Amino acid sequence: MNTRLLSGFNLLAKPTGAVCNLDCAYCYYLEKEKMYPGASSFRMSDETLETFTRKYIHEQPGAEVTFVWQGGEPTLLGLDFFKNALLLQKKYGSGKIIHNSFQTNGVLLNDEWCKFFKDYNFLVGISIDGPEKLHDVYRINKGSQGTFAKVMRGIELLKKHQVEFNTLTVVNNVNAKKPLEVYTFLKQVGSGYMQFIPIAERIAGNCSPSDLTLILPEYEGQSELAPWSVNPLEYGKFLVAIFNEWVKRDVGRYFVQIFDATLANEAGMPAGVCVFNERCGDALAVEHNGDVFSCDHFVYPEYKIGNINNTSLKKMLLLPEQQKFGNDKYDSLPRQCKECDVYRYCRGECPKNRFTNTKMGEAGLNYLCDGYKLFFRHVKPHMKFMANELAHERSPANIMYQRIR
Ligand SMILES: C[S@@+](CC[C@H](N)C(=O)[O-])C[C@H]1O[C@@H](n2cnc3c(N)ncnc32)[C@H](O)[C@@H]1O
Ligand code: SF4
Ligand code: SF4
Ligand code: SF4
Repeated sequence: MNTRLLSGFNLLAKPTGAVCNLDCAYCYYLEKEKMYPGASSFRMSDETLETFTRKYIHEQPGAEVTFVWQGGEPTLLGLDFFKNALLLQKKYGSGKIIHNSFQTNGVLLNDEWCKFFKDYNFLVGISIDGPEKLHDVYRINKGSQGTFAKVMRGIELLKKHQVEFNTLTVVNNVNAKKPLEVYTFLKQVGSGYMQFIPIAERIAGNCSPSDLTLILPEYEGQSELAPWSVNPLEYGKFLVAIFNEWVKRDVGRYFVQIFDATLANEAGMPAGVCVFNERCGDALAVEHNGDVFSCDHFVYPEYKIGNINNTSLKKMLLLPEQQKFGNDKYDSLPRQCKECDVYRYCRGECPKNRFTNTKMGEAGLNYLCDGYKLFFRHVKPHMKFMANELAHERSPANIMYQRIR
C-alpha cells in the first residue's frame, strides 16, 4: 500500500465543469470546455454526484472527509444541487466527519447562500485580487466590466451571516507591484487566512481553435509567456514586503499560507499545501461527467486517469502513471534544486511551473525560482527562530519582540 494513501487523498470537484459567469482574463480553467466538444450540459448529473459522494467517502482511509467544490463557478449550479449533495453525504457518511469547502468568485452570493453556508458549516474561499483598481484589472465579467463591487457585496453578506471565509489572491504582473496595498486591503476585508497564488502561464503559438492554448510544462513547441504572468523576482519581493509587515505586528493574528507552510517545513512537519511538499499526486480533480485527472492544474487529455463512474478512486491513485506523477515532483527536479540551500522550503514548488532551464542548461527548473530564492533566504532566520519557539512550546508570535538579522 502506498503510504501517501494511508493518510488520505483529496478530490477537487468541478460539478459545473469550466462554466462560469465571469471572464477573468488569466483564468486557466475557462478553456477546458474545449475538452468536451458537443457536450450539451456541464452540470454534474445526480447519478455521478451520488457515485462520487459514495466513493469519495468510502474510499477515504481516515475518519474525516473534505469535499472541495470549485469550477468554473459552483454557485451557477444553484442551492438545490448542494442541498442534494449534503443529503448524499448523510446517506453515505458511515459515521465519518464531513467538511465542505466552497471556492467562489462571490458575485452571486446572497442571503440564502450565506445562510446555507452558515447552517452547514461550509468554509468559503473568495477570490479577490486586492482593492478595486487591482482586482478589476483581470477579474471581469462577460461584458468586460470589473467585478469588485459585487465581490465586496458577497463578502459583506458572508460576514453578516458569520460564515467562515478565507481569500485567494492571484499574484499577477500588476498587483505584484503593490504588495502592501494588497495586504492591508485583505486585512481590512477581514481575511483571517490569505492564500497568494502566483500566475505563471505559457500560451502556445499556432493553435487551432479546438486546442488548449495554456500549455503543459513539458510542451516544447513555440510558445510565449502569458502577459499576466508575474515576474519571478517581483513575486519574491511581493512576498518579502508582506512578510516584513506581518512579522512585525501580525503573527498569530493573520495567517498567510506560504508563511505557515515555510514554518511547517522548517519545523519538519508536512507543509500543509502540496506545492511545498516533497511529493504530490494525491490531489485529484473530478470533472462534471466524472472524468478524473491527476491534479486540478493538469486537466489535460494526457492526464486523465479514469472516470469515477466506472473505476475506484484507489485504483486510479495507484496507477503507475499517477504514482509517477506524484513522485516526479521530486525525482524530476534538476540538480540545482536538489542542491539548493532553500530546497527544504521550496521543494521546486509546483511541477506545473517548471518550464525553464537551469544555468547549466538542465530542463525542469521552476519559472519562479529567482523569486523563491529571494523570499526563502530572507525568511530563513525568522523561520528558525519561530520553529525553535514551537519546539520549546512557546508561541512563534514571540518573534514580534525580537530583532533578527
Ligand atoms: C478556476 S477558479 C474556480 C473557482 C471560482 N470561479 C473562483 O474564481 O474562485 C479557482 C482559483 O483559481 C485561480 N486562478 C484562475 N486562473 C489562474 C491561473 N492562471 N493561475 C493560478 N490561479 C488561477 C482563481 O483566481 C481562483 O482563485
Ligand atoms: S471566476 Fe473563477 S472560474 Fe470564472 S473566470 Fe474567474 S477564475 Fe475562472
Ligand atoms: S502538480 Fe502542483 S498543484 Fe498539482 S498536486 Fe502537484 S504540487 Fe499540487
Ligand atoms: S529556489 Fe529555485 S533552485 Fe531552489 S528549490 Fe526552489 S526552484 Fe529549485
